[in-house]
Amino acid sequence: MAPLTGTIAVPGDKSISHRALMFGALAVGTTRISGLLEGEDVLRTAVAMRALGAEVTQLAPGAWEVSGRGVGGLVEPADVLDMGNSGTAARLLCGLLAAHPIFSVMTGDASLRGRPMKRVIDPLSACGARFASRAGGRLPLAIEGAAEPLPLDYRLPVASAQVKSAVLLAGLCARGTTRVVEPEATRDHTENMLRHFGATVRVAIEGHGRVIELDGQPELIAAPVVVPGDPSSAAFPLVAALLVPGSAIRIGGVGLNPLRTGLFATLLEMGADLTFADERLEGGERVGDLLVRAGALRAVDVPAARVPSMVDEFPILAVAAAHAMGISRFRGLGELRVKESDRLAATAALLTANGIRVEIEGDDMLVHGLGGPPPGGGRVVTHMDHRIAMSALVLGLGARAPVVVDDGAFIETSFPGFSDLMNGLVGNGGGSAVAPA
Ligand SMILES: O=C(O)C1=C[C@@H](OP(=O)(O)O)[C@@H](O)[C@H](O)C1
Ligand SMILES: C=C(OP(=O)(O)O)C(=O)O
Repeated sequence: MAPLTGTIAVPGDKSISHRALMFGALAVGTTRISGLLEGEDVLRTAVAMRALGAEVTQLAPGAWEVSGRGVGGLVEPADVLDMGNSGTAARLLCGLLAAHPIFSVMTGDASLRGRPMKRVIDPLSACGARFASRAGGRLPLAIEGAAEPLPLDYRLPVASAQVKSAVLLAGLCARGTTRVVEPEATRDHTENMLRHFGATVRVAIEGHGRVIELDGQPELIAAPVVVPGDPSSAAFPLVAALLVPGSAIRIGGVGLNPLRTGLFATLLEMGADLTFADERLEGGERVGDLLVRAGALRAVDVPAARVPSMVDEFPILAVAAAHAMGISRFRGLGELRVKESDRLAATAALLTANGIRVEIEGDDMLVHGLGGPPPGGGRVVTHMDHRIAMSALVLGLGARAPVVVDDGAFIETSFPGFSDLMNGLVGNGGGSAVAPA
């Protein structure tokens, strides 16, 4: 177990990257994007926006340009739109396609074809679009968009930024005010970027949640987008450095939007040596550097209300909890069952295969922390899920015996260069860290 040392930057934020391409395609003029995540999920969105008539060009690594068609100006795609592994790309795009008078068919890989789309089909049908899908609202999906979409007034039944964003994107093309009520606040990158491109958005806090109103048919004007480092990607080197004794790393330029930082708050409650430096605003989003040092962790109880602010971080939090002293409980994780894999089951299997006791009680997960390194030595089935693969590899870094994953290929969806970056941190002190299959 060689310590991790050095300073790194993680790839651009996946949520913001998808949105930057989509808003660029809807704006009048040319949008310059810097720091775009060039992971497979986002590249699928780039290809889809081209198929819908926008000009999307890579100028240099991370530097992209989108010449948009104006709100309501997307054209009918000539072929099926394949959104690969990406739930965000698929669901946000449904919002756009439903509100243009065009016919389209969308599909994805085996993981995405298994994920529920009814959550966007239901509200978007009310704007006048027609959908035909496989049983249970699964992809492939055929969409006949509305010629004159109606503005929606929708209360989200699940806390989902993807559903909220799909409704708001459809609302761009509708005459009148679109209203979304979310019982729990979820990431607000869509609202921020709508404003950044010139739309009028009103947000009122209501209990734990928010009421969002968007005035329809605005003229969106191209605006530069600076994409911060993805906090959900930073989570992996961060937890690795906390767990491997002697580690001390700095992760520069990480997005610190308060609706994304639940993991950082949780790790601090566990006693993590994590501090923030050089906090600043970049392109309307809070950004800062993370300073991380290894140290002992204690168990934690994560309330359900915190889930939306760290919904993708539970597999890697479970790895941290495996090292912590005591039994951790994570509450209200039902949504994890419909991610790239059933992440409740996959996370439990990942820990169990490596000698850590886990219990699932309803929608809660309990991790029996060992107060030190777990045995490891397991072979982890990743189920086409990048976050399960990276969590397993980080577990292996801090375990007594190496961990093997069946398939590392899906890491490319969100974190290109993951192995090189992790091996570089270990290589600073000699040695090698992760080698996905
Ligand atoms: O809006 C987004 O960019 C995302 C929202 C979340 O999904 P849900 O909306 O399904 O919670 C998250 O899991 C996903 O990685 C990205
Ligand atoms: C859930 C995720 O992404 P998506 O829903 O876009 O596939 C994720 O990246 O963890």
